[in-house]
Amino acid sequence: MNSENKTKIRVNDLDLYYGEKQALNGINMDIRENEVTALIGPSGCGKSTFLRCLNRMNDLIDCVKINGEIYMDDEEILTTNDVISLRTRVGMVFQKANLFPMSIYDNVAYGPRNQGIKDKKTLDKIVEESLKGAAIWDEVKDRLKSPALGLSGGQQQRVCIARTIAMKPEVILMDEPTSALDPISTSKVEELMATLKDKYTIVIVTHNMQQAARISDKTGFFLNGELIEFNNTKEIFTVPHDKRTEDYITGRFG
Ligand SMILES: Nc1ncnc2c1ncn2[C@@H]1O[C@H](COP(=O)(O)OP(=O)(O)OP(=O)(O)O)[C@@H](O)[C@H]1O
Repeated sequence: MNSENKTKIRVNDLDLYYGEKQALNGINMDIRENEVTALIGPSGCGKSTFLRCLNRMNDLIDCVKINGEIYMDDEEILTTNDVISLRTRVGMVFQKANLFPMSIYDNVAYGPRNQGIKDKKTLDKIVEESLKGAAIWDEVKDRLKSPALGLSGGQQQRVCIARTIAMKPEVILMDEPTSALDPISTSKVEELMATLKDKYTIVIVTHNMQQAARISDKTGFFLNGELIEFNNTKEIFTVPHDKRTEDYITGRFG
């Protein structure tokens, strides 16, 4: 962890309601550039809801009401009209690989093509760099035109990461990206995160506390829609300040 990293995303007093039900309550968080921030907590405590606020994915859900502010650099995210550009700057990787039924190449080139890039050489370069960045190039370079859905689950998840990188995001959100993977694929994705943070700011939701402890610089512990504790990962896992954090990480509940 580098204590001098600047704040990339600042969350001020964030509340979120699904209809009458409050799912996030007064969240304040500073997410630092080029760090991995892990969000942990029991099922239903609001981790994914919080993550989705960071690229306005909750806009797609009916009857969501949000109060508070989220700044990325100097821009307020919740009121920006340019959601498409926000989602380019803040990419997302989901729990289950969600590749399109098309070739590996076309999956990675999909976003850049949508942005109007047509030149083959430029696309070739983006595809190669993105697959290299996602540590999957060597495994797929000889079959770029093969169906992406023919890859293993772990390979598909890394192609999803490549597809996200191809959009040149600043922040990558990951919602339990390894929960459907075997231990070998999981450790490949974990190693990848350690290299990705040199270029990107990463926020990851994980149920796996060992994973949070291994890969993140900061950890936030959520409970019932509140951010109970947010601190350096090392501190959270060795000297938690709140009894509820301690109970959770020692497996006393959740
Ligand atoms: N689309 C939705 N409509 C209504 N309520 C929702 C919706 N999505 C989530 N919720 C509720 O908001 C609360 C927080 O859910 P959320 O999925 O953010 O929790 P989580 O911590 O990510 O859980 P998990 O670890 O199980 O994925 C839960 O009570 C959930 O039932």
